[in-house]
Amino acid sequence: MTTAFASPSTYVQGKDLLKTASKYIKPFGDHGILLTDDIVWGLVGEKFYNYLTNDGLKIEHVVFGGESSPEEIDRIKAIGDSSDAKFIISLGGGKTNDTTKAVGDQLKIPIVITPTLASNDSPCTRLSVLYSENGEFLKYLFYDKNPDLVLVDTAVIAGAPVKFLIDGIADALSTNIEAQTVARAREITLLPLDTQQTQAGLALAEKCQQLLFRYTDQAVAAASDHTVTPALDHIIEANILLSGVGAESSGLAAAHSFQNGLTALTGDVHKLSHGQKVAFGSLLNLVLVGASDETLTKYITFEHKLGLPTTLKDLHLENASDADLLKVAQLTTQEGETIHNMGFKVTAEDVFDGIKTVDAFSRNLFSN
Ligand SMILES: NC(=O)c1ccc[n+]([C@@H]2O[C@H](COP(=O)([O-])OP(=O)(O)OC[C@H]3O[C@@H](n4cnc5c(N)ncnc54)[C@H](O)[C@@H]3O)[C@@H](O)[C@H]2O)c1
Ligand SMILES: [Zn+2]
Repeated sequence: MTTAFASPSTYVQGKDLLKTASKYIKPFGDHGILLTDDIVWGLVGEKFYNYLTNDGLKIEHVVFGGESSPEEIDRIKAIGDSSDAKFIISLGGGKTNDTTKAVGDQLKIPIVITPTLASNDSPCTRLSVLYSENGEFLKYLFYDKNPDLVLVDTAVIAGAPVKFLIDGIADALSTNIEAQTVARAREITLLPLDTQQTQAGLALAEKCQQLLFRYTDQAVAAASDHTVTPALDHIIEANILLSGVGAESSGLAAAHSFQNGLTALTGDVHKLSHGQKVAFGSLLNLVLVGASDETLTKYITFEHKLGLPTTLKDLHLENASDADLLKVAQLTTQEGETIHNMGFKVTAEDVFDGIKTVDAFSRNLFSN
């Protein structure tokens, strides 16, 4: 058995961290790119740019176009090439992070991720999700290392609408469910190394879940009020560090395959975030591994309280036909999907039955 663990080289988290961030960046060189979209520029980007340049760094601000597409990556790479950038900083959400990782990988320069949302686990992983310029999923790009530096300013994250934090909690909740599934199956992880879990990777997934069950209510209260508390610190760490490194080094299973399977359908389901779709996928994963009523109730109750989807109606699929749900199940189980990491054969019919069961169980739970 060969096992592997990977993580960003350095992870720093703190309130108002962006006001003291230059000491972490300066070892990479004296000039680089800052990638932000216009919204983030208005919120914190311009202030961050002014701080860095006043502190002696030469920063080129590049406006992110909004999609992590091959064209956008090529455009920004050309800018980095012509200015001989020594590092690239992402300031924004998952799409800005993913684009920055791709550009940094191609230019072979250090990558600094400063997430402004805790909406998913993109900051710490060594992969990007690529889309066409029109937003259709294209592929995953895997790299040979994780970002060099991740700087998380908790005050900035607390300033964002709370729905983004809840998306990240849903994504983080899937981490341990899938990690335990992969552990039982002794299957490979998400690292592009064809390796199995270390105990370290699994421990981070378990810690991630422990923090979510202990501190989510307080953290959501703090983020709703745009304040920073120790509970919010813990949940931000769970969403960004523990979920990212935990998922990557412990592997994925049915929850994330289900979110990919939903692309078989058109309609309002696509208005839902990654975390919202994964939330239902986590419940499906639990049903497929034969979780007890008590366990399923615990997760459904947790998600329901946060307003996350636990029924087909919540996924805007109350009118989906059985044929449509079977299409989702077929795509969920297509070759190459992580649902085949479960240690037993999972067919489209199994997934179809599992989806129906989650829906009925959840409806029964809340009709009582
Ligand atoms: N690489 C990975 O490991 C990985 C993991 C999970 C998801 N993803 C990818 O992440 C992307 C989704 O990321 P996302 O949910 O962060 O969305 P996003 O990057 O599209 O950002 C959402 C919006 O929020 C705005 N925004 C950013 N910070 C803000 C703030 N502080 N306050 C208010 N608004 C703010 C942005 O301007 C943007 O308009 C998807 O493309 C998904 O595939 C990647
Ligand atoms: Zn995810």
